[in-house]
Amino acid sequence: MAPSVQDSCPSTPGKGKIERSSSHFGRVANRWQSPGSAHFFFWSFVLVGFMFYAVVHISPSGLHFMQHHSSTVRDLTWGGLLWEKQIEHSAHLKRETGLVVLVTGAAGFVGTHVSLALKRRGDGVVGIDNFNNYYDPSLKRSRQSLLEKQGVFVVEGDINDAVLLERLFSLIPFTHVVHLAAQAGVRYAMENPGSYVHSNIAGLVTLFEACKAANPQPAIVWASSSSVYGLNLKTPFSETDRTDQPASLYAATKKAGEEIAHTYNHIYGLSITGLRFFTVYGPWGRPDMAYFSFTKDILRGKPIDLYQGPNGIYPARDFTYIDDIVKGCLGSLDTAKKSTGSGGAKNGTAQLRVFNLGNTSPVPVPRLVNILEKYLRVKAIKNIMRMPKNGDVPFTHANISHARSEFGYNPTTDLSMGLKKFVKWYLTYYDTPLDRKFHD
Ligand SMILES: O=C(O)[C@H]1O[C@H](OP(=O)(O)OP(=O)(O)OC[C@H]2O[C@@H](n3ccc(=O)[nH]c3=O)[C@H](O)[C@@H]2O)[C@H](O)[C@@H](O)[C@@H]1O
Repeated sequence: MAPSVQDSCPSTPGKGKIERSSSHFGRVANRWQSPGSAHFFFWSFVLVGFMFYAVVHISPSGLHFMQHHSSTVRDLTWGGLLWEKQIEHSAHLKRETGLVVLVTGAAGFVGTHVSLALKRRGDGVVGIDNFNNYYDPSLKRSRQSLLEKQGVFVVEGDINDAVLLERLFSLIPFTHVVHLAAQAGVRYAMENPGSYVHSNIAGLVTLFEACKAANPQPAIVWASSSSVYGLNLKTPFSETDRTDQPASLYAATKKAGEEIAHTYNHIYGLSITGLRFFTVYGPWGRPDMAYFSFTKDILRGKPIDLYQGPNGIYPARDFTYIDDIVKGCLGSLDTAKKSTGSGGAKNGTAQLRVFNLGNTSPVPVPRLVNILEKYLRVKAIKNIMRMPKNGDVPFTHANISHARSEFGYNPTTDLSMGLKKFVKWYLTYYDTPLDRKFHD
């Protein structure tokens, strides 16, 4: 009878492992003695070697693997020729006075739209995105395909990867960075607080460090949030209003980002513009946001939660259509002054700005639902409930006069028009036929 595993194992586990593994190697060595096996092993090694070479030199994901597994190999092969060529091609300018822009979070909602708009007008654009699974990554991959069709290459990587950022800045002299990579969402901060610190604080600092060290230093435009106004009751919200009462960790990390921006501007001369976005919506949007998840649930006949604040008052948001936000981003980029630092020190005062980018007309959430019902031709099943204490604020309302006077920001899409475009996109993207043909 064959000895049981128990029987054959010595009492010292470690020793047993060594013995077992050495007898395994003994068996392998014996096989080498047969000429047929020798051939097999030789060609296996050749094949594996070739595959290894191909992964490192051709595939960006292979490069990413290498980047995290061997700094020596990375120095020699990181990026490979094809990777670099794709980045250089993507950064290529099609107009004389164009910008060369690194867009972080390029496969995100706002990142995709901004990247496309820049590319369309002839700027050089390189994206970076970590394609995390906060929401359906296949939507991010679809956005990536859209970008690639328009000549925008998206580097797969994280803004916390200082070595990758340094490599990108040494490869391309970016004139501007649009920093949109972030952990978004107000309520998710209670579920996964660490992800907000990782992306919105640590990631921001890593990016600023890379920008500070870059030569030339780029000017930075980045996404702050209307949520920094927190419990502020003064309306409409102006950039000069207090922002020291964040209602969520998300808001607190965005507010911290604004303070960190001040520091990097002050010490290193980075030109930095923070944009306080007000509940951005539209085609290719974020599935975690209410207008998007409501659409999905209404179409499936599932109930939607409608939050109600004290005294039965529904929350209201200054919903802002994506095209208006893109115009605000481009306006900020075009009016951004150069950073003044070099070699880790500033040479003169640099620009530091904050702008509200809103729509200036808050809409109560039930009204948003009515508009969706009209376009979807389905009645929502509403589950009206007390607003959970998870970071929501009762209303937002932007005063946009600062952005208007600085770069002519002028939102033109109202919620009804914007949702119409969103629904049209949604039905096409998810291939959802409506009973009746889609029209107003
Ligand atoms: O502009 C901003 O600062 C923020 O806008 C949105 O945050 P939020 O306004 O909370 O957007 P949604 O999550 O889409 O919620 C919109 C409204 O619907 C309400 N809501 C949400 C979810 C739900 O199930 N029911 C419901 O009534 C919320 O209370 C809120 O008033 C984004 O998710 C944030 O990333 C962004 O920074």
